[in-house]
Amino acid sequence: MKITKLTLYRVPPRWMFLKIETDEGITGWGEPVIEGRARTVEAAVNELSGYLVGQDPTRINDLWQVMYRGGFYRGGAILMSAIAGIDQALWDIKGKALGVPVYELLGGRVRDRMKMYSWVGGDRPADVIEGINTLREIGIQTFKLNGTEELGIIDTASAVDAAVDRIARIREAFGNTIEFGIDFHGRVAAPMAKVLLRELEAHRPLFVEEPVLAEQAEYYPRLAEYTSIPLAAGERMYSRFEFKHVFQRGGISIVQPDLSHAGGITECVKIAAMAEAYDVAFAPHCPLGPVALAACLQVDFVSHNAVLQEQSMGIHYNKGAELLDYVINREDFQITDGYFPPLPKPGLGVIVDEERVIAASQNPPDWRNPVWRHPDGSVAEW
Ligand SMILES: O=C(O)[C@H](O)[C@@H](O)[C@@H](O)[C@H](O)CO
Ligand SMILES: [Mg+2]
Repeated sequence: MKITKLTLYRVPPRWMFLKIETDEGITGWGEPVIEGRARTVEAAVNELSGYLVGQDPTRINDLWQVMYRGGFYRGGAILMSAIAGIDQALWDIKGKALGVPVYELLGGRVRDRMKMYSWVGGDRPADVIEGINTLREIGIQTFKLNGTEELGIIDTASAVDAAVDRIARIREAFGNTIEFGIDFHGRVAAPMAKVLLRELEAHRPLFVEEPVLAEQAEYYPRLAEYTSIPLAAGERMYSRFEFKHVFQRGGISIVQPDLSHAGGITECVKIAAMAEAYDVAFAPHCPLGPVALAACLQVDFVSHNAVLQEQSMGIHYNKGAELLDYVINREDFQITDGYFPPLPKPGLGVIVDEERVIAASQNPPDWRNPVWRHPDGSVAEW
């Protein structure tokens, strides 16, 4: 079998799908994208296609090494997202060619269902109580919300109180009948992370995510000494070569690589295995579309330390399209009591509605995250 063509589709809300065609009529789908830099990843995929057309798509490991090591400069958000989406599509092709889901190619399932969680509260986390109540009605019991709005490197007691009161209200309303992670989203600098973690301790969140920016990863072990709250990170780390420092230094209890940013299935299966050796949980980041989610689930079902799967249903970014709008086999993604079933179909297990993708790609948005500013006019982390 030979790869014949790569086609990219940027679509609402902020996703990009890649279709890889072969000379035997089998096609694979991937989701290479960096939210807010889709066009840059598009260019990177097009640059990498020169290594792929004419090649055997089933030699996934060799193609991955060529895409990664074939360039003198490597790694980072853009290149690893381009490789990720291509890698997903290659696994999709291989599974379809052999008639099995990718998790079968990876040694078979270690679990019967995969726990998921939903976002509540949006960018400026308001009405979280209402959001939780709505989602509990469909059996979801685990949630995530942003911990703060803009926060200064040193901020006020009232800003801290606003963040903590919101969490206190959740515990007041639901006790321990639900669980929730708090995403600091990189908005919190090291000095304030200590303050917030101390104040949040009593409310026992399931985890605090990105307690500081990934570029401040040396703080993870120091913050972990300071709190019993499990710390999570990984959406802005892009390969084993970044995660290895996190494992060696310690401090992170849950790693959250993104299957569309960290080199795809081939790389994230290895990151999950590294994490297991350090007794670190695996919870793939996935605020994206259905192909990215399907790739996550393929890795979740073969990873002993997979604990939670993020998905974008109802997320505050999904304006113009929802998680399953471009999917034909929506029934396979049915959530029951807060769990996903294993995807039964060959390959990634998602049947893409190509017509709808092509139509939606005619006038795609150029999504950008907002640029926030502090009261003094300086740029604030979003
Ligand atoms: O945990 C999450 O989902 C992420 O922090 C998410 O909010 C961001 O990755 C966002 O997609 C960036 O545009
Ligand atoms: Mg996050």
